[in-house]
Amino acid sequence: MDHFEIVDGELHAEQVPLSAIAREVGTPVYVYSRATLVRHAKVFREALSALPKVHIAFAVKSNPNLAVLRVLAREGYGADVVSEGEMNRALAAGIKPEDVVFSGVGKTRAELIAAVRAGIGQFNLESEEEGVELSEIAAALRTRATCTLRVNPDVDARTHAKISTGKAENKFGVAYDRASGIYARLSALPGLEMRGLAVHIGSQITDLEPSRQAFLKMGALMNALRVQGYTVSHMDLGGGLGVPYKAGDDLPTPADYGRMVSEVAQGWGVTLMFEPGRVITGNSGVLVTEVVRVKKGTGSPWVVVDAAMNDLARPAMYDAWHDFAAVRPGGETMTANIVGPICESSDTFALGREIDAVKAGDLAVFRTAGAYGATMANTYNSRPLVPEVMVDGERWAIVANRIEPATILAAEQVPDWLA
Ligand SMILES: Cc1ncc(COP(=O)(O)O)c(C=O)c1O
Ligand SMILES: N[C@@H](CCCC[NH3+])C(=O)O
Repeated sequence: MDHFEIVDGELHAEQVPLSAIAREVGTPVYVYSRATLVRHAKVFREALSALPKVHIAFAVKSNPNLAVLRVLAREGYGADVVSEGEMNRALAAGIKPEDVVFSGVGKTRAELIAAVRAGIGQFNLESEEEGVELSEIAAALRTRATCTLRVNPDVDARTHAKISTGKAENKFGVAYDRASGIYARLSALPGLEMRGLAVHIGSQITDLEPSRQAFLKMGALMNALRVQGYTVSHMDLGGGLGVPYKAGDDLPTPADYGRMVSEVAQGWGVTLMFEPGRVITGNSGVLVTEVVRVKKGTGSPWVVVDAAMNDLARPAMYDAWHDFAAVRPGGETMTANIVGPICESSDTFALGREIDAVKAGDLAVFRTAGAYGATMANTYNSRPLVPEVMVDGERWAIVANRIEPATILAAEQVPDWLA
């Protein structure tokens, strides 16, 4: 459930008509509902309430907007970060360093130093090499870094190949068969405190079975490590739970996921950690766009909108589906191709889709755009960086400005030798 509904013939975000936002901020613009974010955060936490010890770290990459992070900080969420930039955002939003988990396959030396200095709560190590480097850094700073070892369980998440992370051929984590040897060697290092294992097999997962298989493998590894005398007090099960992108999609709910985890992790005696991203933010946001013009074609007409693949990259990158809806639907429909203005054929949101009938100047939205939307935006074709708005009941605020091409141009210079 979200808070984007038609009231008096017009799509609203909570109690705010989207046309009011478009009038003042212009389009394209991302609009987030605070109430939906809060609801999703509570539903996910509630789904895990049968588990004894739980730590939830919001996957910042899915939506790193400072106001979004603040909402989740107020819900008691920690943060899962993958760069110094994300770490600084989480801290700026008021998330305590000890509630931050630092993931990522390529943390640089500078990032490791900054994170140790900041007192980050947990490093999810993705290789033995990273562990050795972090140990040196922590020891030099006269401390110990608390870590888990991310394991690649070689399980197919059955999601899009480009967002699958738990197969042996993916770059993430250490090979399952090598994990206990690496854990043993890392446990002996002076600058590390190894406290557990981490796993994350992919994103937009729509079937619980692969996660269950992966978690069972992690449980077996945990037992083997304990038999060898090692401590495993924390198990980070990652994120990845999918969300419905199409009206009518039937997916496992957070409650289904929670039940599966409770069954698998029965008797583990660990703090279970989770890194949800999309399931919290996906349906909390829409991308509002204006129809530039409707162009006749040889087949369906081309509905050219002012949002493009630089604003919402998912359709171009993963052939992802985002529902499209008119802000003031008139009841008629049309079959159309929806495209953006960018000079690439991949700048296509939908082909031959039945949509609300629209004409030039109409406002429309792409739904389920709160996750991996604005965060993946860029300025290709010298377009502005898309702004973001948050709605809270009757009030709303710009939470990220539109960054104009002139601002980006001002950061460039022509060297003397080209004058
Ligand atoms: C390590 C890690 N944790 C958490 C997430 C969040 O995933 P999702 O947004 O699918 O919940 C990701 C992204 O897939 C990730 O790579
Ligand atoms: N960017 C991807 C998700 C990647 C998840 C990163 N671990 C998407 O839009 O679906």
